[in-house]
Amino acid sequence: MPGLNARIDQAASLHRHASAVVQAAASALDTYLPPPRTDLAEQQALAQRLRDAAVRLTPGWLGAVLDEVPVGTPLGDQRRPEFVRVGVAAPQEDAQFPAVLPLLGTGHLTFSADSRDPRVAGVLRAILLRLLATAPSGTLVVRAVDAVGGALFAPFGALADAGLMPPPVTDRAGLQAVLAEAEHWVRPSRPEAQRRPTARPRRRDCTMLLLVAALPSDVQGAELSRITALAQAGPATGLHLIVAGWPPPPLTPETSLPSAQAPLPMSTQIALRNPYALLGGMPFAQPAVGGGPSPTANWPGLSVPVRLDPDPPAELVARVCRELAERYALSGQVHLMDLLPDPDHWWAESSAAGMSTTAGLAGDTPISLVFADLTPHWLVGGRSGGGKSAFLVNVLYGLCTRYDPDELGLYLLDFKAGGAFGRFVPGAAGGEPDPAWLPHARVVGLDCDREQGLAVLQELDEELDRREQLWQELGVKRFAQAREQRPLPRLVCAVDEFPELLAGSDPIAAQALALLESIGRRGRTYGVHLILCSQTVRGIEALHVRRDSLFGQVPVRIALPGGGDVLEATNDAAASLPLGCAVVNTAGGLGGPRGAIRGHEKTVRFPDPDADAQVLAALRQRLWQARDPASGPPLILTALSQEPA
Ligand SMILES: Nc1ncnc2c1ncn2[C@@H]1O[C@H](COP(=O)(O)OP(=O)(O)OP(=O)(O)O)[C@@H](O)[C@H]1O
Repeated sequence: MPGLNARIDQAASLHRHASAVVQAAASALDTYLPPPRTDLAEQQALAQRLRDAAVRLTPGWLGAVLDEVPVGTPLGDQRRPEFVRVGVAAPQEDAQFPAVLPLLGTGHLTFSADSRDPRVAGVLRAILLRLLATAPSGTLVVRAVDAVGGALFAPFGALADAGLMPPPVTDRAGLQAVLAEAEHWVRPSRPEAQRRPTARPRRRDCTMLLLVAALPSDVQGAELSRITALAQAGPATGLHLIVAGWPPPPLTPETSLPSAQAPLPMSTQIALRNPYALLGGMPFAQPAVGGGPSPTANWPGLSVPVRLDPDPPAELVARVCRELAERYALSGQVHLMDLLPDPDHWWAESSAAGMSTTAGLAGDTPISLVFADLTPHWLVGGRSGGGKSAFLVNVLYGLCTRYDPDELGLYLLDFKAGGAFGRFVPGAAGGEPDPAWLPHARVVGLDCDREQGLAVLQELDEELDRREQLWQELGVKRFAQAREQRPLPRLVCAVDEFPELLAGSDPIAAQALALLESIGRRGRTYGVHLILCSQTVRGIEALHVRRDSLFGQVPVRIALPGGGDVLEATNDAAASLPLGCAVVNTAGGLGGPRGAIRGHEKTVRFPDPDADAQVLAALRQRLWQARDPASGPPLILTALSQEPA
């Protein structure tokens, strides 16, 4: 077989030769610099013009040399950052100019290496710092992916603590969750074909920045396609991407496909060479003027070596993040009095057509929630410590200051000790015995047991029977019509930890569910309303097959931190809510595109009512003093009160 051996040797030698050529070409490319131009004066004049343009395009933090930023430089420019500096372009040592790229409002940015290259890590932190320090407070929503451990974003930790930017996701599942959130963001509120042709695009106040410092090593073709689709749809809907390590290494047949290896649509591409970087790509295409070729159609990139900006000083990042967090906390501060009517107008409203109260503020706008025919009942979800009691107390004081006890009666049930309702019954305040109670309260269950809870629901159901009878006698169909002939209060029954009533498969659970369903179904007609609160609404045994029969009657959903399961499964609006915020949704938890203006859903800030003890004490006293002197305190139920004497 001498002929075959010779051919194998020849093939091996050819292979060695080819791989040597590839290596030589790669190192030649790395060290390749565009040849210096000879027209020096022209180059320097051009560099000066580019420096002037950079000053205009990237004022303040966007273009500053970060390790020279003076202490005390204020944050926030009250406008969206559109261009950002990424480094210094140096065609010659004496003709340098800032490398400035369009990003927000235009397109995306990719780096050929991921954040394991320290130059990429440094410039990513610099870009993020510039954008955060410039964007008006709360208008830049950042989601980060860092599959090499998340350390890159550690200096921005104060933002996570403040609820401004969640910690980065670090694996494939996290990447998928972040992509799903971004897909929500770009999804149109209704299909293009159904939109009125004249409807103008909706104004968006917020921009989402998806910053991928490093993709997970097990990333699949499906995720890469989703990133590409997001890049295509993003700029028109306020989503922008920075992806380091794009295209990813072609490790699998899927990730080797030409589509996965193509540049990201609408992106500027930064190719890492040694020691410089080169800028290419075309984030925006300018249309051709007068039939000629488009000025950007054949742009090959900037043939100038660029030195990427270094890591910003750690203390600068820490200061900016601390100030942003403080500013956010301050701008977010709401007081109980912001939710209440002017004291001259207490007890001034009629509940005949419905009852409304301010649930919180969205920006500076008070957001009202209503008990009425279309929104008869509310469901509130939130983890333990998520602020359910605080939200509930605000709502109850909001209602009780607007409507007098002839307009509104309250049944309050809590199945755990130390709940929110103790403040509504006579007791001790500040060490002194305090005889005051909330005059609207008829029954207050504190740490009550299930039998007591059931008895209260039975009483309400009987009240519904009585009202049903009355409606027949009066010949009316709705609460507002009955009110024209009879004085009658609306009744609100708030049940904290209501799954307690439905736990297990005993007769109490079955009866409680039947009663809640009955009140849920009939309450809208007869002015009896439920506020059901719980840490979770999943896994309630009694509801396994009858979930819709109860929750279908509850169009108002309020999700506090950790309470997203009161919303539709696909609605992730409550993901990463900070304490003091709630998503209020009046369409049974139905979602819609994130960031778009949704009529049926708002994120509100609400106060901790206990933050100002003096205000609270005065409020309680004033309501009590205003009661009808003939009225008595509420019936108080505790587990003890049922024990035999
Ligand atoms: N809007 C707010 N701003 C700041 N802190 C708040 C706010 N609301 C509640 N808190 C604080 O959060 C803590 C938990 O609040 P709250 O008791 O209302 O939660 P919860 O959901 O009722 O908890 P649990 O289910 O365990 O009773 C309290 O210390 C409260 O002071």
